[in-house]
Amino acid sequence: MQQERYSSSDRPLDPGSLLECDAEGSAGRLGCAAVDFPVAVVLPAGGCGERMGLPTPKQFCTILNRPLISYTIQAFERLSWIGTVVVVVAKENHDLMLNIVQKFNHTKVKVVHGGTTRHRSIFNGLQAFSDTTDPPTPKPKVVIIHDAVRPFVEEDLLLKITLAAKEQGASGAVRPLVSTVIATTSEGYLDHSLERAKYRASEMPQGFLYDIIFQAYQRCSEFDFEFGTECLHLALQYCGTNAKLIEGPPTLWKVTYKRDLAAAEAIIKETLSMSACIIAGAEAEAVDLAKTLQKNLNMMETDVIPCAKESNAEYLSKTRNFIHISTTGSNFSEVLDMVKRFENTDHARLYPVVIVWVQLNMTKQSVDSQGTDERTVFKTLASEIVQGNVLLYGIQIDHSKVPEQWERSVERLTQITVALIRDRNAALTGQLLHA
Ligand SMILES: Nc1ccn([C@@H]2O[C@H](COP(=O)(O)OP(=O)(O)OP(=O)(O)O)[C@@H](O)[C@H]2O)c(=O)n1
Ligand SMILES: O=C(CO)[C@H](O)[C@H](O)COP(=O)(O)O
Repeated sequence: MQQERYSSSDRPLDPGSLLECDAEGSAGRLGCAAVDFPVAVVLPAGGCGERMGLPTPKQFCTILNRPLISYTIQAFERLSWIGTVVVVVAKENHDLMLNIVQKFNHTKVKVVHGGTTRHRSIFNGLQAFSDTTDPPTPKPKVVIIHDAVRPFVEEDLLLKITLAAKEQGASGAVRPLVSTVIATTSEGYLDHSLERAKYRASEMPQGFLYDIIFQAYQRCSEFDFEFGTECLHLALQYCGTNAKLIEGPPTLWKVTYKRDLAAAEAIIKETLSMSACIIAGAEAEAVDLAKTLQKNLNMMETDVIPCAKESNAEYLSKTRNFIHISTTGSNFSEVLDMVKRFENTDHARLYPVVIVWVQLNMTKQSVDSQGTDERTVFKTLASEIVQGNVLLYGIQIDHSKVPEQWERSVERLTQITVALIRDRNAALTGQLLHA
């Protein structure tokens, strides 16, 4: 079932699950009902990302103005049935992590210091529940361990992992192997190869009864701490607990190389581009254009609303893409109001909001010869609000009575709009394009 959901694409199917505080969504309601015991999370983030080859450890690399680790934290924090999220970082990154927690308003995070290997970092994270800090962090029944550099983890999988961990003591996500695993001789020759279909790649998240994994770490050897890579193995070897394995989606992969950052950015952008809200005003031509655009943007789930007032708050909070159509002569104040609303509601804190201001020119004059004042206001506003993560672009379109000409313009308008929404390019804000 899990495979079917993801087979056609490498991005999460439901944008809400990636983007929103979804505690009231369907899986959210299910989660609250099914998980009636304390669950906490340990996110090891104490590595230096050698394979990435960048001076900044990969968990702190930014995607759309936000460090990767913040996406991972948010994937857990948005779920009401999850309690404390312990983030384990190297000592020298402690302040950086606290700044991230503050800037992105993470509310469930406790930061602790890591060790020289992933296993040591995880053990430090687990100890956070038994230390005597003030206020104390209550020991959970189940603890989920998840790499900080795997930002796309969905609630349905977390639920399965958590419930299986409660029943079996340990559980982990697996994926089919992409390549065959072989053993080599010390001289660099093939020793033997494994039958690919029989093996799985062990991924994250993994879930454990807290007492089991804590005990396993207390009992494991220095060799395990230094060279081990598998928490499920520790639970088996030191506590005799066989983990239940659950097939996860391809989006679970671990950001490891530079190309993975580009892939993560593409997934986030694609997911953000799945919906839009068109604000059309009351003029017949603007409403007609809005409806045509809605039809043309068939990849996106779009709502058309008359204005961005309080009564439409529900539509405005559903998406981070807005297409505001105004006819020449109508002023810019609604766009300004919308920007203020986003500031007040903090709508752009986690993801950049795109506003495409479509100026529908109903006069015979070319738009270029009109209102430099309005254009200056537009450009100034765009350069101010980009700091607050709101990206404002403008597209001018001349209304034409010649059907072919009008169709061509609307087609161009659609293409430019889609490109602006997909790219979310801060360098292009304040540009007035012509469809
Ligand atoms: N001493 C360590 C080493 C790794 N990790 C964390 O464990 C996760 C998975 O490890 P990996 O992908 O190997 O990260 P790095 O060790 O940073 O990468 P590399 O192996 O390329 O150096 C990462 O979130 C990483 O920050 C950790 O908490 N403490
Ligand atoms: O593979 C894993 C599970 O078994 C872990 O997710 C982990 O990423 C391994 O880390 P490393 O690459 O540092 O060994």
